[in-house]
Amino acid sequence: MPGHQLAPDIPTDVLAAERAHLSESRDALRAMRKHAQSLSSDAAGDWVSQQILQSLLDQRVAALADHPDTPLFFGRLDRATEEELADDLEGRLEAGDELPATIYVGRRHVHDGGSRALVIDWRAPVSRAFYQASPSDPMGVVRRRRFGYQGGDLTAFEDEPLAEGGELGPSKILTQEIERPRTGPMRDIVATIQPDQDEIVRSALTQTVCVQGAPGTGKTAVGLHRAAYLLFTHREKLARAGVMIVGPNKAFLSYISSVLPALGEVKVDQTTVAELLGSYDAPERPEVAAAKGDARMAKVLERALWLHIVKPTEGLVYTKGVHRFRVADYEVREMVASLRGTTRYGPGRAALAQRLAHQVLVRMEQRGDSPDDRVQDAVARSKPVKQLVESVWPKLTPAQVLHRLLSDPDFLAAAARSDLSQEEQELLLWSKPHHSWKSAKWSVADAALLDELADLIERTPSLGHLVVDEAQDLSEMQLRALGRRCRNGSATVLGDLAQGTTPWSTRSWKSVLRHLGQEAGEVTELTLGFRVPREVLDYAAQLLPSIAPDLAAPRSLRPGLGSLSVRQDGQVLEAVREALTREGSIGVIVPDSLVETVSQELAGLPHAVLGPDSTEEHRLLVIPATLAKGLEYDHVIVVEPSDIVAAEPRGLARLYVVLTRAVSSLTVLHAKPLPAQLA
Ligand SMILES: Nc1ncnc2c1ncn2[C@@H]1O[C@H](COP(=O)(O)OP(=O)(O)OP(=O)(O)O)[C@@H](O)[C@H]1O
Repeated sequence: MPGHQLAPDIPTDVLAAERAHLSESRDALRAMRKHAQSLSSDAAGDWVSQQILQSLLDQRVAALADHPDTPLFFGRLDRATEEELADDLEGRLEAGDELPATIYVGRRHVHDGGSRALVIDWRAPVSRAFYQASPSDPMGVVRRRRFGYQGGDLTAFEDEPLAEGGELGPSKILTQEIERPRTGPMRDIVATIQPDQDEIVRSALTQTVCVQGAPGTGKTAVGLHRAAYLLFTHREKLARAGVMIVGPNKAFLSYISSVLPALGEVKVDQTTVAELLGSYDAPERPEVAAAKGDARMAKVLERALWLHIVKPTEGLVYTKGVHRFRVADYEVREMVASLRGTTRYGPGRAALAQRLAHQVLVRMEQRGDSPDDRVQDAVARSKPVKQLVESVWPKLTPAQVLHRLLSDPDFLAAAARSDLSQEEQELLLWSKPHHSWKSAKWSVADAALLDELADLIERTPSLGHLVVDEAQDLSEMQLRALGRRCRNGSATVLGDLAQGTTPWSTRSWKSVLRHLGQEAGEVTELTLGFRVPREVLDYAAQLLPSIAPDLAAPRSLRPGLGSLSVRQDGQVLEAVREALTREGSIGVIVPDSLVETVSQELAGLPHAVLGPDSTEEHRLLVIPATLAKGLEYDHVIVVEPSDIVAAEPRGLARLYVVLTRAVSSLTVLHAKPLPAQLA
């Protein structure tokens, strides 16, 4: 079996040659940057074009920066020569392209003055073999070389012969990368993307992909790399249409915020559902939130909006000078009827004004006048037309409609028809209605309803691609809201059914895709965990039969023997002091109600408390259990699991999330009995 060869078993002259290539590539990148800096925006015709061109040039210069600590290339492919192709009787090697036989794969393209490619972007089609080639399908590659770095220095490499059949052993460089202690924000994984992850990253722009994966299988990493891949492959289209990453909260966004810039992509919006739909936080009972999150609300809202249209009983009288022009009531009724249901509410209103004005113009022409189009606009804006439109098709805001719906039982009943039961309607109505829509306090669930109404009034613009993380936590109505934002594009949907902690957490990805409006989306699974040691993952997986019985137990790449410690009556301070003697970040995850207490217990040690909007970095953090989702720490100390479970209806799922944040060690401290599943 051909194994890996890792320097220093390899002759040092080979290492020296690779270092020489690195240094040549760095020089070439410097020259490219110098050239970009020398370009002037003066050529642009006017001031505005000049500013646009200058900003593009600035971006190009920034993208060509050489970060000394970041490897410029991390892989090399030696591709089959003409003779090797001819000798390959089994037809496993593919004929090549115009590129050199040896290519280096890195974060960006680098070429010398003569346009010789020194480094090829990892997203280019030819780089695919770096991630996908195997002895059974070498994809034209004879040998794959992976490079190891310390800081920016190339210190090691590892060869994988691909043209000799057999199997490859585990990659030491991959293992080292995964074991590297975590400090600060999330890193890119561009050097070690695995074949199944690469399939997702490189799926077509038109394809919506939905990834189910156990904790730490790289879903977030894959979503971010897919965004970078799509931006590279469809630069122009997506620069226009836009790409957006939607995550659960700001602390999570801050954690992932450096990945795309490190990959050279700075123009991607990273946001939360709350930021997108409105940061409302009025408290609400879970069952009310769940009722409001149900997709049946879409029909109710649609009816509620259109119920505001009043059957016209009067016609229009428009006076010009001594003349009066009339549009009869039945004509107005016909106009309203023909517009209703064929346009959105807002444009329908504008169209009604125009149709009324048009009819007035017809009357004027019948009288012998010859008014032009400007007269039609003036009539449409005139007082009598405005008054009639307002009385028949009133101007509305989403808040007005929702306020009425949640405070007026008869109106709710009329809008709900048989779509909501009596009990559901009672659940929805405010127990103490707010005086006016202006003073109403909206909840998280209301935000999605307001957004639905806003779209029924005016169309929401669509982006080119949306990456939605922790999607299992979104309600059907929130999914509809996100679906509107990728209506003309596609999405990458990431999540884990076992980590659903909201009152409306989904149990099926097919249903998520349906509510997102991306039914043709493909559901796929990542099964190998890169974060959590096996011992810890097996411990946490005892909760799975209770929270997601249909999911298979997660697998971990890393055995992590001795990584788990469960201590009855153990002290936080002592556990933290122990962790501080080791390398890497420390997360003390506690029931939300104990944040203050635990922070005081640690008063003697420099630490920070993670809040929903936190962006600060600290080696030692106290984290409320409800904010731990998506994050990871080298050493995790979980305090009082049974309180975490008791704090919310889906507390066991919350505990599963909390127990799966550890990269190196997990210490569980409890004074109360552990939940039965863990006991
Ligand atoms: N191919 C890879 N090479 C190296 N590291 C990887 C790879 N894939 C994932 N990782 C690392 O594993 C860790 C977990 O990845 P990530 O946060 O993307 O997982 P996740 O599936 O989103 O987890 P969760 O469900 O808990 O949010 C991260 O540190 C990530 O960098």
